[in-house]
Amino acid sequence: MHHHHLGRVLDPRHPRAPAFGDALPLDPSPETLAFLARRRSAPALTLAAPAPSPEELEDLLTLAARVPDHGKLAPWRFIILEGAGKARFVQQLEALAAGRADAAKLTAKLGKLKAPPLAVAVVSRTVTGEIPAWEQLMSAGAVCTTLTYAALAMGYGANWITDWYAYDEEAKTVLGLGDYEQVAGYVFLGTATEAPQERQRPDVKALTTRF
Ligand SMILES: Cc1cc2nc3c(=O)[nH]c(=O)nc-3n(C[C@H](O)[C@H](O)[C@H](O)COP(=O)(O)O)c2cc1C
Repeated sequence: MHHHHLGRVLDPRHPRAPAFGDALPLDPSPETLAFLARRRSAPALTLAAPAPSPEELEDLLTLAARVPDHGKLAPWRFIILEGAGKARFVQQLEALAAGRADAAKLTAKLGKLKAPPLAVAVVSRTVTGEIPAWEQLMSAGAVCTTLTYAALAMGYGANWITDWYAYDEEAKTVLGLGDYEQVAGYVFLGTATEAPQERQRPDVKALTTRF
């Protein structure tokens, strides 16, 4: 494990990865609140090299895996798409798209996948049992959010995308998904070549009632 990247930005009083059973006192984190108040995803087409390094990516996935997870099932996994592997994935999707009636539209959509130097497919893998599938899916969504936010907090641009190749059965086979597996999201990562602009945000008061 490489700890130096994150170690530099974390409070040195606290080790980066707690050991099982460690007491974890809650310290207020005003910096985290300020980050959450202003963070914004970067459009996929603005993501360029450099991507997070392999060590940073390892840190990002470790942080992303620290999500609430009913039953501790870890009902998700990661597929890293980078370099030659990502190019091969794109080629196979282009071949798939070429055989479809709406080939031009599907091919155009691949632009967002091609631009960023790194993509992480967050794969939901639900198991049948006590924990409802709904909760396992939400945990996979939390992984996508946490991965996105952690990358942004590292100073990278990130964007959570699903596109046709997240849902298409043949595309899922190309990615190597099994039965009961679904793409929760492709998290595109890189360096934003332009600052994203604030988008419209919901009226939280209008969405909130008191019981
Ligand atoms: C599950 C999910 C799938 C998404 N898929 C797409 C997509 O296919 N194309 C797209 O342009 N945006 C998609 N988005 C939205 C992007 O994440 C978008 O950039 C988002 O609004 C950024 O919000 P933020 O700036 O608050 O992080 C998706 C969002 C979610 C949660």
